[in-house]
Amino acid sequence: MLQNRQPQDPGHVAVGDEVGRHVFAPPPDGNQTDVISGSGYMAPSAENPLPVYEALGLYDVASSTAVEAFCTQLDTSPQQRETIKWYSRALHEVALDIGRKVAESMGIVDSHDMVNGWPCQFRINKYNFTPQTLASSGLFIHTDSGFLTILQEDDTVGGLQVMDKSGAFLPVHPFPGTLLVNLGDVAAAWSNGRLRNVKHRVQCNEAATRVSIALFLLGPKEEVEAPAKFVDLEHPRLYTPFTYEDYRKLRFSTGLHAGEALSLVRLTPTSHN
Ligand SMILES: O=C(O)CCC(=O)C(=O)O
Ligand SMILES: [Fe+2]
Repeated sequence: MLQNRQPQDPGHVAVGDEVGRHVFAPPPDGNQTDVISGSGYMAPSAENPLPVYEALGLYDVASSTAVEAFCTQLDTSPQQRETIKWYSRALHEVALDIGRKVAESMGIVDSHDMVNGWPCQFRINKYNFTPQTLASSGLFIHTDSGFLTILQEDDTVGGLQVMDKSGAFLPVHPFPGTLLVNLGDVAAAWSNGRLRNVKHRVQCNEAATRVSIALFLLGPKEEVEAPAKFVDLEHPRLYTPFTYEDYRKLRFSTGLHAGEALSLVRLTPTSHN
């Protein structure tokens, strides 16, 4: 699902929220607030697979304390702080709105209530690409673990690639003034396999610093379970109900970051993930 995109661009893309080893840098006052694994500062690490990627994230964007702590970690000016607060609030609303519209489009009548209170993670990604990293992968292949992601790509430095049905990678070229919306593993499970979690990665195309901003609408605080509407004789329930937190831990503990962990919560033996 794409907003204001060129028609030849790929359909929907998933953006992950746990892309390596996270190192938590407490804010200068020593208070570590609202941090779950997958947020905080993530230092460059050989796991990614080049040590060029670093990120700063926060959980949950609805918490003003967490947003303030995030700005403090970035050492922002008062004006930058206001911009980040405004941007994260606005993007949060857009994410909830798109989540509702996805549910509505699939015939869910109480879509308004459905996404209320779903936690959102916010993250700034930075890729320190150099001439030596050209043609290598800056961020390994993964899916998002959550329901949907809104991604603001770098306006000039490309590199995002999504995998199509045949397993080929397609570039997603920068398109200033647009946001990219992707679906993750929770969307695939919640929809009983109707929505797809798309694999993607970031390649180094040029020796330049690349920045992207992601907002992840993670999923319900209670269990992720396909509504009865999506289950019938022809479409038996595919996944056992699970909490997002448990699923996230499963991805971390198994190292399965490209949607394969869904097969571990699958009820039926065959898997397309
Ligand atoms: O930087 C990008 O374009 C993609 C980032 C991404 O996939 C992520 O944050 O999970
Ligand atoms: Fe991603």
